Amino acid sequence: MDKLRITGGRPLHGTVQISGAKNAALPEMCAALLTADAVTLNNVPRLRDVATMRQLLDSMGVHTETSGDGVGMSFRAGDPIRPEASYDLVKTMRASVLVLGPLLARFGQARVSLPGGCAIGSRPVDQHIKGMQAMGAEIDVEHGYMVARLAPGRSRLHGARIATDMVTVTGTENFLMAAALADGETLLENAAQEPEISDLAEMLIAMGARIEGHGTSRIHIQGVDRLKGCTHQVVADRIETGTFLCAVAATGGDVRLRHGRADHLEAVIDKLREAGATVEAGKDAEGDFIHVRSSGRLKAQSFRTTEYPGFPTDMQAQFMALNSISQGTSKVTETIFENRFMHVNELVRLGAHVQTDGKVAVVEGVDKLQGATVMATDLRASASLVIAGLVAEGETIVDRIYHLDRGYDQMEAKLRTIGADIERVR
Ligand SMILES: CC(=O)N[C@H]1[C@@H](OP(=O)(O)OP(=O)(O)OC[C@H]2O[C@@H](n3ccc(=O)[nH]c3=O)[C@H](O)[C@@H]2O)O[C@H](CO)[C@@H](O)[C@@H]1O
Ligand SMILES: C=C(OP(=O)(O)O)C(=O)O
Repeated sequence: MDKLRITGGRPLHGTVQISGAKNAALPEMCAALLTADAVTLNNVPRLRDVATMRQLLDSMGVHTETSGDGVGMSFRAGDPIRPEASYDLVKTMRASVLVLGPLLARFGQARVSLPGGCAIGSRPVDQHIKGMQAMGAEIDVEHGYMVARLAPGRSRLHGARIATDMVTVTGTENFLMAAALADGETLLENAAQEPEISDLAEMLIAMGARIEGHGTSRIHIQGVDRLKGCTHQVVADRIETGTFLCAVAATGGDVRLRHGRADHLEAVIDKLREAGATVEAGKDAEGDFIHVRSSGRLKAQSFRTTEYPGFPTDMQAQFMALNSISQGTSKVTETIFENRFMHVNELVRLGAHVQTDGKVAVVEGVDKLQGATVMATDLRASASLVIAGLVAEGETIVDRIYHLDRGYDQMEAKLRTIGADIERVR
C-alpha cells in the first residue's frame, strides 16, 4: 500500500496548475449515457474515481477513450448498453449512483447497487429514489440493488416538481440528467447550487437540453426527445484549489494557482483573508489565477460547513489542519455529514489540540506540530494530514493514501514543484 513521506517545515513557492473538478467530471461522464453520439470531455482530472467511472461505463458497453496525456476523454454510448452498475464498482465510489438518472431517461431501466455508507456518514440515496419515482419510475430495492423501470404503459420518464427534503448535490445532478430527456417540464426546488451543477447544466445545454435557473435553488428543465454529442471543458476543481490555498497559508510562502476560480471559493478565501493570508485573484493571458501569500502564524478562524455558497464540507478537514497551527481557538461545525471528523485523532497524533463534541470541534492552535505516522481515513482527511505534515517538524508518514488518489490529480508531484519535501513510498 502506498504511503507519503513528508519532511515538514519548508515554505511553498512557485506555480501550480489546478486540474478539472472530480465532482464535475464524474456526473459529466455519466451524461455521456444520454446520447448515442460521441461526447468529449477536456480537462478531466487524472484520478482514481475517474478511472473507476470509466470502468463502470466500460462494463455497461460504453466505448471510452482517453487521450495520451489523460486529460481528454471521449465516450460513445451506442446500443446495446447494459444498464447495470454492480456492487463491486459502486462500493468504491458513491458517485456511481449518477448513472441512475441517465439510464432511466434513455433506456427506461436501470439496476444500480445501493452505495452503502462510508467513512464520513451514512449517505442514503432516498431522495434520488423519491425524485425518480415522481418522474414515473418504479423502483424496488432487491438484494442491495435499486431495480428501476418505467411504470407500465410509459415509454419515457415524465416531468415533475421535485422538492427534496435536503439539498443534495448528486441528487440534483441525477434529476437534471433524467429531466433533460423526460416528457414535459420538471421543476427542481431546493436544488443544489454548487458550481459543478452549473457546469453539468452547461454541458447538457450544449447537448441540446433546455435548462434554466441552474446556479439557483429553482431549476426548470423542459425535456427534449433526444440529446446530441458535445465537447465540454470540465470546470476547475475548487476543492483542489482550496487545499493548495490552505497548504500555502499553513506553511507560509508565495504561490500562484493557475486556472483556480476564486469566484467558486469565496467562503474559504474570505476566511483565509480574515486569518491574515493575502489572496489575490484575476485573469491573465493563461486564464484565471489565484495568488496566495502568507508569512508567520495566521489567526484561527471559526466556521460552519453548509451547502454552496457556504463553507464547503469538502474543505473542513484541510482548514482544520490550518487552524491547528494558527493563533487562538476556533470552533469548527460540520453540518453536512454526521461523521466527518475522522482526521481529528490523526491531527492529534501530530500534536494538534482538538476536541470534538457531536457536530463541533474546538481547535486550540499550537505553535508547532511534530511529525508522526498517521493514517488517512477518507479523501479530504488525507489532504488535511498532508497539510499538517508539510508544517510539522521532522518526518510524517501518511498511510492509506489510496483515499487521496481517489480525488487529487498528482498531488505530491504538484507539491514537489513548489518546494515541498514529499515522496511516495511503496
Ligand atoms: C461526487 C460528489 O459530487 N460528491 C459530493 C456530493 O456528495 P453527495 O451528492 O453524495 O452529497 P449530498 O449533497 O447528496 O449530501 C448532503 C446530505 O444529504 C444527505 N442525503 C443525500 C441524498 C439523499 O438521498 N438522502 C440524504 O439523506 C446526505 O447523507 C448528506 O447528509 O456533495 C457533498 C456535499 O457537498 C460533497 O461532500 C461530495 O464531495
Ligand atoms: C466526499 C467526497 O467525495 P465523494 O462524494 O465522491 O465521496 C469529496 O470529494 O470530498
